[in-house]
Amino acid sequence: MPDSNGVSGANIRLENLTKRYPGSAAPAVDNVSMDIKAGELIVFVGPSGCGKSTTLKMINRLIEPTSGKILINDEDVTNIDPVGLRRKVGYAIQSSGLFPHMTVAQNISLVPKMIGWSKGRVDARVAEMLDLVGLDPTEFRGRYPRQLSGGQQQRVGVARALAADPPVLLMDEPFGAVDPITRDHLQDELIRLQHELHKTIVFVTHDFDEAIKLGDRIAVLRERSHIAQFDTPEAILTNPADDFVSGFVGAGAALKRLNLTRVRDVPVVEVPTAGVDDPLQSIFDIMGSGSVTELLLLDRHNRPYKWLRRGDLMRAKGSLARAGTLVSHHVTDDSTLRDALEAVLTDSAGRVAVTGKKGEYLGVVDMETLMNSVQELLQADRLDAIEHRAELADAAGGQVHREQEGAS
Ligand SMILES: Nc1ncnc2c1ncn2[C@@H]1O[C@H](COP(=O)(O)OP(=O)(O)OP(=O)(O)O)[C@@H](O)[C@H]1O
Repeated sequence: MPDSNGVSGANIRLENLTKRYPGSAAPAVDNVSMDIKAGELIVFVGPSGCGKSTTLKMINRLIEPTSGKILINDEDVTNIDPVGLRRKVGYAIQSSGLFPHMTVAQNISLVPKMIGWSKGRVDARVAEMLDLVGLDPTEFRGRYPRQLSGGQQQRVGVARALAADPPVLLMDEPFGAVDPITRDHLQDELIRLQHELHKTIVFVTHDFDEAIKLGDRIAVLRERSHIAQFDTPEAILTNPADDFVSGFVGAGAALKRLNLTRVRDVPVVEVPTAGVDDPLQSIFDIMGSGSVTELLLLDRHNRPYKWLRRGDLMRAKGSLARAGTLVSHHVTDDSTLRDALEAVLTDSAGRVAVTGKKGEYLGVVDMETLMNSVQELLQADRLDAIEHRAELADAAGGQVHREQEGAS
């Protein structure tokens, strides 16, 4: 359960963690130290073979460290028995890792059973977890993994990892094997889940876009898991520590920045609206008033239905049934600005309707809103980066001062 601050995760501390595989000249992970706060979603991102998975798997001791320590809530994980560790740390991997000869329910109940939950409690938990990841329990609990799509298997993999309510969740490229659209959905789902659950999540990917979308903080790793930069996505995008990180960020930092902001965080534009049942005359009256050349017709549930232009009304001949252009796409207030930009660019009139949770109309985003927002965001990031650098310089100055005092 989340505490009063809404946090249910645990702190994780890696201390001088090293892994040397037998027969390898160089360590795969070399002296890595890192502090992860309870409730944070941390992404390890870096090139193939840099040691991301090895570092991750040492946290739940699937791989034993050669030296160094891992502390979860200040407890050394080497002192926790394997069953206790499964209770504390959930684990989800690429291609879901489900056991093919077990049903969905059996897969999800593995750890709860292992730690001795009663049958009733396990059954209820399976249903709760399936609900949580958006699968209907009656339909899915008896299926075998081969009877599920890739995306559904991944959802069950996440449900299984969360079943015993562990404070820590490790995810090793969990969405690596699904198509880009499903991947996008699963990422959105994970963001939603994390808003609800506040676990401490360590997520491995080699996809930088995935890292910025998901991470509260990102650890950009280079060879042997050396940390090139460990900071917020905003700071990494606007202030990469060195050429290695810049190379990883790649081109288009401003576009990537759009992935970090949601439509609900920017001002939407109001456009004139009318309801489908409004008398035609009142719609004529709105259109007749000065500068209004277009209005948005809403259906009976207040959802965007059609765009109506002045010319459409002229041709309407007493009925709106055939007039106007159906609203073919819209974004929600949860969509990223990048999704909104995509929608605005593909819309012939350069604007898109924004809807809320139930599809209700909230406003419109157009090119001007997007451009203004991006300018403001980048400006704010730059100021943050300058402030951050000043703080670091102050801290370093203080350290030198203390050392000098110590020496004297
Ligand atoms: N069991 C093993 N025995 C020997 N070497 C290994 C073993 N597992 C991994 N390695 C080596 O350790 C290094 C780090 O591997 P690791 O799988 O942690 O990297 P990664 O960053 O997760 O890579 P990827 O993104 O390709 O999955 C690699 O050079 C790899 O070849």
